[in-house]
Amino acid sequence: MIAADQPVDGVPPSLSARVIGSFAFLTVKDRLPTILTKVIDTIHRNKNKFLEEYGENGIDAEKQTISLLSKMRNELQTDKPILLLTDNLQDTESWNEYMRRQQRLLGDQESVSWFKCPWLYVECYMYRRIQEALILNPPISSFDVFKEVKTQSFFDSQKAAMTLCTYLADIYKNMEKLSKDQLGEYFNKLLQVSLWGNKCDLSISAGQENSQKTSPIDSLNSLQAFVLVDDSNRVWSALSSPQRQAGSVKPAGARVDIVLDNAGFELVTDLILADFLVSSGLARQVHLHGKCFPWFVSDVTANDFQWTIRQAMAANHRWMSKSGAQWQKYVKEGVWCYHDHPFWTQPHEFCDMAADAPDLYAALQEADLVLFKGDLNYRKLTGDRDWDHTVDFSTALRGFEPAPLCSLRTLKADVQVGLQPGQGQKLATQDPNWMTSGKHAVIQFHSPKAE
Ligand SMILES: O=P(O)(O)OC[C@@]1(O)O[C@H](CO)[C@@H](O)[C@@H]1O
Ligand SMILES: [Mn+2]
Repeated sequence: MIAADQPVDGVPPSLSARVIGSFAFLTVKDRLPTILTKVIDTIHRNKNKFLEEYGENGIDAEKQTISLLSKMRNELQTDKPILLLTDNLQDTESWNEYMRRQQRLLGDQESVSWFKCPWLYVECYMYRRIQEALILNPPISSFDVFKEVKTQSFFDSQKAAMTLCTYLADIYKNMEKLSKDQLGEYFNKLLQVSLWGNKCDLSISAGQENSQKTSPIDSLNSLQAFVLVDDSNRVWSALSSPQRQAGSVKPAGARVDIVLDNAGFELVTDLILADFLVSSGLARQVHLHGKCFPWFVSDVTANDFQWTIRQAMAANHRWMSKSGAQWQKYVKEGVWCYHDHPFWTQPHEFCDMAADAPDLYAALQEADLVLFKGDLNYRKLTGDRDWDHTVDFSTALRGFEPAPLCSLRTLKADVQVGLQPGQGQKLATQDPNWMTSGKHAVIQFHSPKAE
């Protein structure tokens, strides 16, 4: 048995709610029950909708689902053992094997429970149990409990979204005359817009309104000081001169993969970036990776992706509707490809991907650049471990390097690597919550060693 709070082979322990007063502890104790209560309320508020659509079966399903979720909330609040999943989905066995793996690590002295296991695992597990509760009640299995808050976040950020579409149209007016450096400057701006779009995350706000109210372009200069690691130049060189194997027959233009995070405004910033990458000729193809069921309140599902493009097309705004039509065309032509591999809605650290999802790892190896959006992806890239802040990003990745990759992340969890000596201490004196407030960000790059 390995003591849960000791490093193993130089790898520090997983962040856990076992540490009283930690951000993980406060999340499991307070934020997750709040989110769960809002899910229960949302299902209850849609009772009449279920009655109209499914008759008495809808009422029974609503009642049963709420009962399962209330039972889970009690397990969570009283630190009960984590239960095996029973819904026989494609990933059920993988989840149950992961639970057994956690139990083996703990040994037989303690049960794997909500407060006594890695925070990453238990937070992901809660969203998978919400999915189980719905799956076990067929008439309402496809109900997205977070749809209302995701669509509201989109509508609340309309003005900022329209500003971005207008900005993009202005760039396109002179696209042919732009020098490589000018192209690089625009890329940097849109990369930062996508980075700060990550502040609009409804999990950290536990579902409270969290939309973009100010101009996303005008605020970039004032936000620059809050970027703690800025590898944007390395990202630009990976994109503008992709490493080609000797004798490679790859066509011109990069393949860029974007591992998406939140729907709403953040997704608009990602689609704007993806549009620029293709329209500028920098990318020949963009692969976008979403979640296969509702996840961490605001994460993108296939429905959200399609809905957002349709909303843009239908916008009463010349440049937004033009952008929407262009995005629809990219999808139809296969220039943009949307995927939702089950691995993204599992609890695994990304260093496990090659072993646990070799097909996905191989797909990412086809990319010239992979952009990982958001905080949860950063936690998985670094294994959600209690690293010293000055540990190299490449060390924390522990061999996860399918392609040149970059994390675009606003800090909302207390894991951060790749800082300069003293940088973390200085930040802590300025703001004790610097790692979890969402005010700071990183553009953190890693490229596999050249072969
Ligand atoms: O991945 P995102 O959307 O940027 O953030 C996910 C998040 O809100 O959820 C967890 C806290 O509940 C943290 O990982 C982070 O704060
Ligand atoms: Mn998210």
